[in-house]
Amino acid sequence: MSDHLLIKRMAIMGVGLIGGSLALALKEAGAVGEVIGCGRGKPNLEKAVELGIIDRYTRDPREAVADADLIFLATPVKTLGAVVEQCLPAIKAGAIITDGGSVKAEVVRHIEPLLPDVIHFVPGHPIAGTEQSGAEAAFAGLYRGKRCILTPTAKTDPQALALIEQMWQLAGSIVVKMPMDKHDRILAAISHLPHMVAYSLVNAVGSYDHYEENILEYSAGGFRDFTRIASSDPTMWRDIAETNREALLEMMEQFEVFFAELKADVAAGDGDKLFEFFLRSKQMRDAIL
Ligand SMILES: NC(=O)C1=CN([C@@H]2O[C@H](COP(=O)(O)OP(=O)(O)OC[C@H]3O[C@@H](n4cnc5c(N)ncnc54)[C@H](O)[C@@H]3O)[C@@H](O)[C@H]2O)C=CC1
Ligand SMILES: O=C(O)C(=O)Cc1ccc(O)cc1
Repeated sequence: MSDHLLIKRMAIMGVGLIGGSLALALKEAGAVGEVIGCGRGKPNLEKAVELGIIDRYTRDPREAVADADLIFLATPVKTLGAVVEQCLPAIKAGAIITDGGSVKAEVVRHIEPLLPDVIHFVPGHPIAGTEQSGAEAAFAGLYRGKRCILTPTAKTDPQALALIEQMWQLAGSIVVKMPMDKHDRILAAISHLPHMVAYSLVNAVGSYDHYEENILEYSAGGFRDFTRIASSDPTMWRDIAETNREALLEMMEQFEVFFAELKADVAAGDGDKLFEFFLRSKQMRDAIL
């Protein structure tokens, strides 16, 4: 195997959209030697081999990490710590563990204390994804041009951090570093709240039973665009809502304030206020495009 590879042997724990896409991107960049996949479902792992995402697989976490230089954790947030606990005895000294979990503080608090000084952990989160899951949803270009947030702590090894930064850059990402609490609040606002709103909207409209038919069948562009993310994996989102509880509640309350204001303006038939509300929102949204 070449000495020029950034990562000689990599273990992907959870070969779905996020883990699979990283493996494909690093393979495409010629940055990784062997990729070993680890998961629970045999059909998904076999599909991942067939699609060239991983070179081989095992369902034994210890076998997966044995002799791995880099371990990428890509299972639902609440399982990340348990996965490390399972494979820890087989991780070699000098190995780097990193993750792609959507919530950082709780994950870091679970994993960091488990590790001896010779095993490094770099917490991370690619801000890229879709509503699809599983190995079949993975694609090499997922991270291209997208931000990836790393949340190093006082314990993070600078060399390990530099390697993970380079890894994400080779996958096409723009790497940003910030404290984990800031990450969790920003993500609660720009990702977790929108998913909660989309899930609520589909429930609200889908449960409307005034007519004896499913009115969702009538939905067109706006409803479908807005609610695409409500097709996301329920296990993944349950874990996010549970582990980023405080920041998410703060944003849900913020949302309720604005929704209540809008409701009051609709109730009052106050056209000027409604116009102001929509205009302010349009200007803010247009500015991010
Ligand atoms: N889907 C998205 O758009 C994004 C997801 N993330 C985060 O990335 C992580 C992975 O998400 P996806 O790839 O979308 O999920 P996914 O469902 O596509 O893949 C996760 C894989 O992990 C496996 N798995 C679950 N529990 C396991 C366990 N205990 N041991 C071993 N394997 C296990 C599942 O069988 C599945 O194959 C999550 O932590 C999620 O919060 C981060 C950014 C975007
Ligand atoms: O599908 C979409 O548009 C997403 O919002 C994907 C996504 C989901 C979870 C994350 O932590 C980051 C990105």
